[in-house]
Amino acid sequence: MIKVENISKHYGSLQALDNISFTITEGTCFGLVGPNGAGKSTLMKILSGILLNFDGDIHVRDWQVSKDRLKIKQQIGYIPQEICLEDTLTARDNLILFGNLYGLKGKELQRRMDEVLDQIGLTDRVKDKVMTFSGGMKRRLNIGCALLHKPSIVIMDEPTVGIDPQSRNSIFSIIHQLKAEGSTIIYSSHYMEEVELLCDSIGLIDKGQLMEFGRMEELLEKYAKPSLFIAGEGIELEMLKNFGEAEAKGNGYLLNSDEPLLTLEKLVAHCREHLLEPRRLELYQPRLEDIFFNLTGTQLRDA
Ligand SMILES: Nc1ncnc2c1ncn2[C@@H]1O[C@H](COP(=O)(O)OP(=O)(O)OP(=O)(O)O)[C@@H](O)[C@H]1O
Repeated sequence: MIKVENISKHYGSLQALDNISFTITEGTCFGLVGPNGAGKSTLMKILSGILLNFDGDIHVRDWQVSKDRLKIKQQIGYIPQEICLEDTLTARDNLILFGNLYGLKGKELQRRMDEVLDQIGLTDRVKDKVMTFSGGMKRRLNIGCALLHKPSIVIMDEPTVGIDPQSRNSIFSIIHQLKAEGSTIIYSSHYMEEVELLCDSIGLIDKGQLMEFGRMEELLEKYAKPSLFIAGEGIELEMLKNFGEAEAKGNGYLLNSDEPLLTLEKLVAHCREHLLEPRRLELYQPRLEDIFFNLTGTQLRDA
């Protein structure tokens, strides 16, 4: 278990984190989701043992970060949001540099370098200088550097920002592989789709506060009931309000109802009777984005 207990963090007068608590089961992938400036990186740095000055405590298994920081750090591979590599060195030399920092040497280091290079798909570029790499390749190498000491907890802070789709998919494969090997992944992002795809449980964070925490299905069940989406000529908000709670969404309307299928039938009958031909009429399965909107009143993308 990784137990985060009452974490608060101030930068001067700014409260970046406000009394955050949650628990992560080991061997699962936890997603920390929130808009820019929500406090994700601050929490990731605290979890990684990089940021030391904070209130609260973190427990990893039987250790406490306030007492056993070094033991916990040995279990952690931290991939920061900013790429942290030496551009003028080759991929190999960067890996050696990081491996040495983790206390790896000789044959053991070589073996782990070979494994990691295979994992991040950069074996054929090992002798090239990092300055010749694309953003996605640098990101993958950065991940590789953090995996050399085989950490059981991998913390990734927005690893897919600004990279090409191929590298993005490659990072997803790395995460799936790490999960299959039993690692715990802590993954922050403001891309809801990624978190939905990868994570078993999530924490929604906004303005330094944990708005919600739980398993994905639990949160969807709790906040985002299926509804209907309808769009087309002659389809108007006032008319839809006769069938349930209606609101504008995109180029159409969402109609919330406790019995969406029954409402669908009634709507179809209404449209037939009034010769309306909706361009789209479908069941809308809510997403994480909708949960965030329900909780904060803001769209994550615009927040
Ligand atoms: N070293 C610092 N000194 C002062 N303020 C900081 C510092 N680091 C972060 N902040 C502030 O703390 C708040 C939370 O920042 P943080 O980087 O943790 O958010 P975030 O959710 O990771 O955002 P992003 O997605 O943009 O990286 C922001 O208001 C930010 O400006």
